[in-house]
Amino acid sequence: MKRASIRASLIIVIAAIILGGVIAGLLQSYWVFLATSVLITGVALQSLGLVAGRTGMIALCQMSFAGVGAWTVGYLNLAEAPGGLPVWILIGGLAAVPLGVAIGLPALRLRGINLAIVTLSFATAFDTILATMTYPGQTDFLQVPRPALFDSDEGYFVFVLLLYVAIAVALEVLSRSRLGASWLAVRHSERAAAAHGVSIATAKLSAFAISAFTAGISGGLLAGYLGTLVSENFSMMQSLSLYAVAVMTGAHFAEGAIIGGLLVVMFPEILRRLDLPQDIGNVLFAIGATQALSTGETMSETFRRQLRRLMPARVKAAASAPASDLPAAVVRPAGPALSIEKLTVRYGSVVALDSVSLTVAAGTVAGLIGPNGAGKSTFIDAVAGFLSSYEGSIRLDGKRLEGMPAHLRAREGVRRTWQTNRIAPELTVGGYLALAAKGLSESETRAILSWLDCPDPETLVVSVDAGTRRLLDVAGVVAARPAVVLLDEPAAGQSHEETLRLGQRIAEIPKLFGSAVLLVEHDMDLVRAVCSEVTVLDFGRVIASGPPAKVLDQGPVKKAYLGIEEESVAA
Ligand SMILES: Nc1ncnc2c1ncn2[C@@H]1O[C@H](COP(=O)(O)OP(=O)(O)OP(=O)(O)O)[C@@H](O)[C@H]1O
Repeated sequence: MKRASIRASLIIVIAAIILGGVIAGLLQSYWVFLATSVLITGVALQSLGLVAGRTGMIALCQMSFAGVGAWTVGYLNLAEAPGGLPVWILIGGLAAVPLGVAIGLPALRLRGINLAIVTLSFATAFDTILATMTYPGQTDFLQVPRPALFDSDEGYFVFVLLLYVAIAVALEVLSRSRLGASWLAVRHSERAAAAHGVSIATAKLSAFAISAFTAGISGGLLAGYLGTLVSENFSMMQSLSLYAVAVMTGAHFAEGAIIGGLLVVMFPEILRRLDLPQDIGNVLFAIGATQALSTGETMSETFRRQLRRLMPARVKAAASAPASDLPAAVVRPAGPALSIEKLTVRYGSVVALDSVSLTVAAGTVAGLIGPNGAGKSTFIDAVAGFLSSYEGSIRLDGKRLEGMPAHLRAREGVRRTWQTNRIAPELTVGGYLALAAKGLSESETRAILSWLDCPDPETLVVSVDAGTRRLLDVAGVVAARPAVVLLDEPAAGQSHEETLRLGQRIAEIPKLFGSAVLLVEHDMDLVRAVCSEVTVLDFGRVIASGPPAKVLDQGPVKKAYLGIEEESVAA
């Protein structure tokens, strides 16, 4: 386990021991009973936080997953299955997983409002099914027995707290793994995630599966808490209200789930004592969710921002490590690493690329230049697998890439950067590199970051300036040591000195990492300095190619690129 995961897990455990001790030891039974409900709601909110907060998908049927968990526990109790509540809860969680995956399948194609409609429809259908049946044991008033050790209200509180902490720690550790980083990356930009070889399907389905499992556990815990259940406990309205609270509080943070649990449990309690209608709570949750969505900041994020202001983190130095710690270069045979033949791309009637042929030899840095709108980004999109169709052929180390989606091309050895930065700001710098390249050691991570003057691995991307994020983008692609890296204007936004230094680094990529480079740039000094070959595009056609010294001084190139007429060039 990484150091940061251990630290975060320790904070959760210590906070739980202190709070749990105070609640179970000092409060009256009634308040302990309510606190247990807060924790169970907190578990359900954590499950929602994973799918909605971390992965950015709208899921409006979370209580249906909880209902499956609770139903399973009731059934196992009725069947007098061995193992008792802890085992039944686990089975209840597992029973919700296939349903989670089934609901996750539409999420592979749908986003936003369309996904909301699908998940809401499922919750409605689940409501209808529940209305026609009773929960196992409901008619006989058969109580779900609690574990003997945790039978009292205080004991059950401790039991639920233990499970809450176990889930919070597991999610914390997962969120710092490559899978967790892929959830955040997918939430931020599916295309950028795919460019690192992340399967969007795996990321989304795993989020739904783990989320359903956790929600199923919350349902099982509720069965032990209440003894018997009715269908209203898992209604569509409960799912909607839970989603509003998750959005408002930021349920993907451990404290957000607890604050949400407190609001869900205590609000109705306060309203009841004030003799006010309970529905007011839902209205306030909806207003809170709207506020969070419009400001783009949940309660937890506001809390964390204020905390950072009060206790500013130590400024993280740039990563430092010797170049000898860089991962060993991949040795590749000489010859063409990337060969493109007669590549044609059309956007409706616009011909963005017209029969473009280009070769990037292994061990070299080649340039692709042209005025705005010449087709350079389209070329990168086509090679990296981000276009649904094109004509011509693209070969990597002799292997045709046609029909291969972006994430498989990335795994095959084509990595790209983007003109606009697409790194998920919630990641740490080290977490981003772990997402970009599997299996990097800590010293290798530091060495790559240090080589490109990037910050310490523990630094949050959100606190990294835009220029450095572009370098981090380059660090990500080279860390994977692919056959070819496609750099899309990496020097944009860099000062002259920074561009010079970046140029030195780009020139070193083939030797240090074994990757050939195709550099798309507007900075001609940089192109002259690092490229051995350059291809010039204009209106989607190749108008010149060859060594920069020869190509860049040609009249048509100057005319196309710099807007200088041939006569004035001749003069
Ligand atoms: N999604 C799209 N739909 C329609 N036309 C597009 C699309 N993307 C690009 N184009 C058009 O294709 C042509 C090539 O655009 P492209 O972005 O590849 O050029 P570029 O050389 O990368 O430009 P820049 O240097 O400004 O990034 C332009 O005429 C552009 O308007």
